[in-house]
Amino acid sequence: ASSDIVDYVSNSCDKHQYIFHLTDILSTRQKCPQSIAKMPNTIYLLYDVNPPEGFNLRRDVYIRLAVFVRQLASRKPFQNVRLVLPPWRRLTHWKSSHLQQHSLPWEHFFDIESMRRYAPVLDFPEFLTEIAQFGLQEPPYVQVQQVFQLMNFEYMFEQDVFHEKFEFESDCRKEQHLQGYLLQQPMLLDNDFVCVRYQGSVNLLERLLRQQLKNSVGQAANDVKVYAILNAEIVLHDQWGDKEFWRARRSMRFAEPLQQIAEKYRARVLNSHKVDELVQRPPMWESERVYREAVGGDYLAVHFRRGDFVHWRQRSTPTLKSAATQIREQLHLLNLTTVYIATDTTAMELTNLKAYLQRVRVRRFTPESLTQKALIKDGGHAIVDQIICAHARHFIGTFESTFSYRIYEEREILGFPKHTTFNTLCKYATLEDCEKNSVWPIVY
Ligand SMILES: C[C@@H]1O[C@H](OP(=O)(O)OP(=O)(O)OC[C@H]2O[C@@H](n3cnc4c(=O)[nH]c(N)nc43)[C@H](O)[C@@H]2O)[C@@H](O)[C@H](O)[C@@H]1O
Repeated sequence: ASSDIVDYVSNSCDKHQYIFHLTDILSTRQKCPQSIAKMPNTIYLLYDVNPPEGFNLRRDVYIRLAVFVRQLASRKPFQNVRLVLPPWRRLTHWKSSHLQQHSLPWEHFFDIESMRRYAPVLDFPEFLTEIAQFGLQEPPYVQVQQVFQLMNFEYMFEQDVFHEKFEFESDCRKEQHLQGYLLQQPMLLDNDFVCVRYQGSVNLLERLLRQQLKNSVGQAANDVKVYAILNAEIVLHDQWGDKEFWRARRSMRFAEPLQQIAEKYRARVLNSHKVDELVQRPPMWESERVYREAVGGDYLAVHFRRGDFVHWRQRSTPTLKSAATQIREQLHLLNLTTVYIATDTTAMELTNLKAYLQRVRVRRFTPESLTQKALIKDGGHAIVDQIICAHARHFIGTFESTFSYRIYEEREILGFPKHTTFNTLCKYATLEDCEKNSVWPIVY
């Protein structure tokens, strides 16, 4: 089992060092290390999201929980609550089957220290290290005292009114819900599994947790508690797009190595340099202020979502020719000659798209070596695409793609004028008035 744990960290730290460290911790588990002595009543809140959901919706679910946990931590008895980031499974859209894309920690993609300055979060390997210090009953296994399997209500409205509520479901069999990833983690032992029908904002979770704590009065008050919430996407934002949302969102900076790869690419291929882009990028997100003067690099960026959208979203997904016409028109308006295309399309489609864009410089990021590809993986590649799009003079996204939404948000943080950001590819190049993505400007 300890080799399972090591799997989690094999990408981020030296295996042998880690085994040594873990053995050390386990052998001294009767003592109470300084680091946890001040942590009575620690509650670890694990969570997971519906398996088919993509990367960028998962980022949004994180924000719902981060805002909640930050506020919860200011109220008794939750001062020592920790939100544990679920290890990344191989997502449906991560198609490079030769890459190891299981059990990736969040630090692979995000700057955890930056996120932690907003809310008390722990990456999964950090959680395993920290909880081991409490003295596990069955090391290296971790007892999850209660698993809450969230489910939607069958009917959302009662007499046309939407009420916030939760109810325990009696017809609940754990075997039906095992496709989730979190519970497949070999070191997590789950005790009690309950299904909860849930509708409402994330704040309703506080009632659920308080009820749970009341029911566990038999345990010592300062016992460490581990709870897991499955299908956490069912909880809604308390307030989408308010100041707290944006604080959590701004704290979610990408991992530095991915930022550097994107920066080098912009300089080398797009001749775009930090100093000329005039984007807002203080070392810490806390120093960001209202700003709309970003200029960006001398290129148009387009997120052209294909993949499953070609079949399931025919109504809004343009053909290659239509997309090319819109790109041409926009380049003409901006007096630019370079377009950066982020896309999940096939090589064949890309060649066809380029054929419609003769005399336009079409650029697209590909990892410079197999080593870099293996290092950043499909998720990192997508993030590099997002960073490059975020720094362009002008951006056009895909209708109803969360991948594009996250680029909009990034550009809002960097300080671009709104009209350069909230643009959407239309199905038909001739249709001025097509359905557009909503505009959600940043607030401070
Ligand atoms: C309708 C829903 O849309 C959701 O997609 P949508 O919101 O675009 O956005 P995501 O949920 O992120 O899923 C799309 C995934 O496809 C890859 N991908 C898409 N566009 C690009 C790109 O420009 N560059 C790179 N490198 N990768 C890309 C990437 O792995 C990304 O996370 C889907 O996750 C759901 O399964 C469902 O289909």
